[in-house]
Amino acid sequence: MHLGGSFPLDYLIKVASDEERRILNENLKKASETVSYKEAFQMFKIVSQIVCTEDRVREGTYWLCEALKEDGVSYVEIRTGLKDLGLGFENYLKAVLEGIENAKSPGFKAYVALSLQRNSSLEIAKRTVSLALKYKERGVIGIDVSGYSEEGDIREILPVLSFAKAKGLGLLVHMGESPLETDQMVILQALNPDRIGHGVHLSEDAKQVILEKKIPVEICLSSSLCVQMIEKLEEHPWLFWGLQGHPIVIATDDPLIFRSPLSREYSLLYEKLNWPIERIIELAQDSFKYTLKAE
Ligand SMILES: CNc1ncnc2c1ncn2[C@@H]1O[C@H](COP(=O)(O)O)[C@@H](O)[C@H]1O
Repeated sequence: MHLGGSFPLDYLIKVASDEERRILNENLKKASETVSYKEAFQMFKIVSQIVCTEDRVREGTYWLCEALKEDGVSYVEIRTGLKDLGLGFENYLKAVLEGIENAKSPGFKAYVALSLQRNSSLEIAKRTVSLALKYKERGVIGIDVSGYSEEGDIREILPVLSFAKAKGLGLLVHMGESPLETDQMVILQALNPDRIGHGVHLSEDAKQVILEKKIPVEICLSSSLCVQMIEKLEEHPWLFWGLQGHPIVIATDDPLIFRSPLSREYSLLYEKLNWPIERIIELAQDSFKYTLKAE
């Protein structure tokens, strides 16, 4: 899940100004219908305007962890792109980690993956990886590549991502969000990611590599439907492969934006897709095998 798309709505409502609250509600209403893949990325701007200080990042992260516990989540990898909210990238990261530490409780584990985008500069990529390594002991476990995938190309930051992997950071890559991506094979061959996010619009070659190498795929049903990667839930290609035994994990992406906590994502499998309950339980148990942090 991405932090900026996951802060609890009641927390945002509490701290937002009247105008921000109005824009937030307007945006969420739009997202509850469907938005285009490109439009979806506008949603995060209003959240950043509201969560605009390190204190709010710390508090918002804390309340997110509390909401996750209430939803029955016991393990989460929270992704976020570093931001300078006035005190620099490192203090942003510390605020996220402190929010998690403040919510610490038995039976709940939360870790952080730092996000880059295909068009992140080399400079940002290097700073991100360097901070990820510095804070490994405090719970940063990997690097995520996400963002609007039709913009930018991974090749510029590839050496930094390889370095991160060589240093023991996990690598999570959103791929196949759009058929216009041109770097799918480059990513798979050069980086051998630990998990693939979405994987809806993959080239045939990329799909074959993922199947052969058994790279786990994160399925975010509500998100894929809302941003029109798929038109119906049953069209998600990795549901089929999951039933054939390919490693898949059910995930939420952005529960704030798509109004779908993890429990609802699982219930979609049962209620809308008629998966047998035994298979769903097995799926949930198996997903622990594909986490970045072995428990
Ligand atoms: C189809 N879903 C998605 N695809 C790709 N990237 C996504 C995403 N949902 C979220 N993000 C990425 O996460 C950022 C917000 O969290 P942070 O501000 O970093 O904490 C978004 O700006 C986007 O880059």
